[in-house]
Amino acid sequence: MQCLGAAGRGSRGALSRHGLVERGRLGRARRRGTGSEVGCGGALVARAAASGGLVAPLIAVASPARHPERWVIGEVPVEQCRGIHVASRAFSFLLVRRRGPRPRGHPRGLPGTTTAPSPPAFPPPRPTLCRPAHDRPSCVRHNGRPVETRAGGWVDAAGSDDALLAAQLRHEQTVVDGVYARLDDLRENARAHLERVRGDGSSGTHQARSERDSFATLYSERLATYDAVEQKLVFGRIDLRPDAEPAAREDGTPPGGTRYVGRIGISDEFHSPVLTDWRAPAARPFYQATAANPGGVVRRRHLSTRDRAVVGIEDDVLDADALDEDSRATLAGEGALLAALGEHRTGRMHDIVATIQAEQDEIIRSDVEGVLVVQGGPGTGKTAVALHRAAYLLYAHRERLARSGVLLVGPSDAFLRYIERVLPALGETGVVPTTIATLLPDVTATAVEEPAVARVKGRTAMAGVIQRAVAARQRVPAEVTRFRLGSVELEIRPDDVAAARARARRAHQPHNAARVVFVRQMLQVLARQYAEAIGADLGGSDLAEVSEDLRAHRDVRVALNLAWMPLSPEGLLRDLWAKPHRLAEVAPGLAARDRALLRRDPDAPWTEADIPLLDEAAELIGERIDPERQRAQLAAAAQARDELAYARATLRSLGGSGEGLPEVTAEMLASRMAESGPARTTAERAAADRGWTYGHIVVDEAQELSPMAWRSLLRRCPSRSFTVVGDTGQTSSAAGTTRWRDVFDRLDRGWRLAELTINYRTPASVMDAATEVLRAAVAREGLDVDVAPVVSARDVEGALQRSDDLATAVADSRALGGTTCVVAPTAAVPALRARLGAPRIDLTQPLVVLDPVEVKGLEFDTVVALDVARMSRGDAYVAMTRATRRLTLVGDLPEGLPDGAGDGVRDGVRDGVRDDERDRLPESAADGLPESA
Ligand SMILES: Nc1ncnc2c1ncn2[C@@H]1O[C@H](COP(=O)(O)OP(=O)(O)OP(=O)(O)O)[C@@H](O)[C@H]1O
Repeated sequence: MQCLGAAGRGSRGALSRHGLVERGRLGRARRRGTGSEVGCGGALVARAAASGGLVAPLIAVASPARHPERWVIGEVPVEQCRGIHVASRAFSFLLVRRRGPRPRGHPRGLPGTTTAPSPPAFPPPRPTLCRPAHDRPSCVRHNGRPVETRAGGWVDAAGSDDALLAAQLRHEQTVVDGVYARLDDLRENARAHLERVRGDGSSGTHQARSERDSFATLYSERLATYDAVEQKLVFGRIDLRPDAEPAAREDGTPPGGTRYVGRIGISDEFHSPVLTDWRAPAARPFYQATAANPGGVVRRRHLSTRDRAVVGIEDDVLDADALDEDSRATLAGEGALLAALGEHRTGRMHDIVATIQAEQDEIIRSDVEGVLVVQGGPGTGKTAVALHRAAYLLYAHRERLARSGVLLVGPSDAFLRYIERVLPALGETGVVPTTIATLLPDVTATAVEEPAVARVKGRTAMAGVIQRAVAARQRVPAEVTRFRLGSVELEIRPDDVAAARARARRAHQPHNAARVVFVRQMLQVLARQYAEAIGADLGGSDLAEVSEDLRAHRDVRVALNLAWMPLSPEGLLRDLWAKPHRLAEVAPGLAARDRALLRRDPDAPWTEADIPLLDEAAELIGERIDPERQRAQLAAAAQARDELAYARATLRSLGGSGEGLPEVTAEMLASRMAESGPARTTAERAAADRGWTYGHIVVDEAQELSPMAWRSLLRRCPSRSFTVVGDTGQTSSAAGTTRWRDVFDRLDRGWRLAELTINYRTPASVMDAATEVLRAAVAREGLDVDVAPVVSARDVEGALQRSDDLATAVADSRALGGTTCVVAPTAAVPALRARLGAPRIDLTQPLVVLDPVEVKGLEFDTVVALDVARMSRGDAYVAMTRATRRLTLVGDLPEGLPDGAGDGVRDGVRDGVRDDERDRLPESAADGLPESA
């Protein structure tokens, strides 16, 4: 038997003649030609598989007495290299290639000293591999190698290799069972609290009822979180070296211990951590450790679970010292990643918490301050990273963000539905999702804007237009208005109006609030005029009485309203769009052609492009002032102060908050108590409040936002804490951007750029073709856009197809199972929906028909793209990069498509499904084929 490679702690050592392995001696062993070769994780597995080798576990145990500082592999001769113990509290994997007959028996080994139960001894390897996992529902994977199981137990069919694996899995199952048991306890606890709070009834003082409501909400949220993390609660494990850096031991795990990583942090009843939250600093090595920089991690283990059962494990063994550069580059737990990428899509995005890659993790944990722009090609995980970053920031900056909230801006409602389960599954419900179209609580944008109009409405210059439009409603009359108060004739003089207007403007308040100042000033002027007219020196209450009489006078009301009319954003904008002379007055810089584009009937529905303009107007106009409401607001502020003091006292008397969940602060509790009616969460309150300012804003598909939309978002986050993800290659909105610097260079506090480079969605052959099509379009349009190549993580045979017949292409795509999307130019979509029997945008259905705007940010197993040549540059690129398995181009092909792309991969899609594919057709392949097929 020849050693192909030892990894993990053991790989720091080398096999000696007696199988003794010591740290730092592997190089010598290699030079001596023992045949040792180092690799690790999936890379080793792949190499071993290629060379007919086997993966065999290497038991790692401590040798505290004799060699505290050295790693020792047991006393088994190299020729019988099968059971080796290493001075580590972890165990690892060794790749072996058999030369002679396999020795029998088990090695000797010292007992493990991990806090978890000891791993089992090393059995002889079994060469038989079972069929691919996807063919067998009960098949599980171990180090990328599928292993047979049957429901409820492990099959130890042909050799004890599986027995060892089964024992490993049982060991992990024990740990996972323990974590779930603790979760059940916590859930029960929260439920009991909730029942008790609810059982207290609705009697008592207002404060007592508020308090009960607040705690009921808190416990309900807690229960919701426990339920949301039920699936894949535990997904990782890291084994640390005894001399691991302090950073790797922040949770109090003893040096060299084993740490399990999962969706939330959970401690046992003695407050010892049993599960580390993936966002905690202590979990960082799970994502960041590489062969080049293991950060104290001996081994990273990915646990696959189905419901509460552990169904697979996969290890990356990290030992930088013993690896050459090539081996380092291939480390990443690719087995778990590739398994995740190969799964059928369901129409709902899943979290990637178990397989976050190092470059993604860097971004997720990047500093909360400032504007972080993440540029990445299609499928590079921008959405996934943005969502995980939101969850991370809510965890790491709980106190600040739980109060102020996080806003998540996506491109469409369909997209928001697609991602809606990701954050709850990460234990976070405090994010407010929105599109630009739904940004304002009281306005709904239902119409679609023409690109040319959207471009005009999106320009920053429109801010000036709105500003002038508001200012134009603060008018000085050309002539004096005369009226009588009783027997006294009074005058509303232009000079007085101008002075009052100047004074009101100096107050720097929104139009409606400043109107209060204007009116008060004018009433004072008129009351003094009256006093002078009657020759009396009116003081205090007399003056107030005259003011009230003036306020009620019809002529005064008309004149002052004409001078300073109360406004609404909708009224202002409708007026502007419907009355060309008004627009011309306030938009002298706009070309007549552009002004003509803006013309609308007063009752025309709002479009997405109107929303930032309405928001801009709302900012300048402010709320309508209602004196009753003003009084109520002052009273509410006083009550809030009382409630904060009471909440502090309540929390002190209750002690700490729940397990694995964020601390509840007095401010959070008080803000809930302050609400009348059912207690609302921060997210609910923020969503209902146009003027809410958020602690952080995440923007996805950010390249589509117009400058005016950016102004709306920047206003909502004065602290300028943004995560902006997008791809300037995918820009399809006429008002969007193709260069981030055009958007962000004008920010006074600057911005920083991060890039994602690996496409985890699109097969390489499809991605390459899409890149060529984009390049051709960029060249054709003479754009200053650098189209960087996007590297796909994988390829799928036959991924790019062409067809002359839509119905056949759809049928063949559906036959591959999973989800299929037909993407077509917008005008063709309604007819196609009817023809293909897919009337609704329901992403969980096996077939949907979408236009390029609707498909933005989404992905499907198979995509049929119709008439890509008729789509815009960005639309074509988006449409071509949505499929995880197959893209079929039908109709007019785009310029730049490489010669032969989609040709000859198989005998032509027109002929139907390949025979070997036919064998694997899912039952759903027989469902509702298009009528025309
Ligand atoms: N580390 C990862 N582990 C597993 N899956 C991943 C990982 N990173 C990304 N993915 C998967 O890759 C796919 C593409 O990710 P995502 O939608 O976030 O990309 P994107 O950059 O936003 O794409 P686009 O800009 O084209 O909309 C998703 O299915 C996502 O779950």
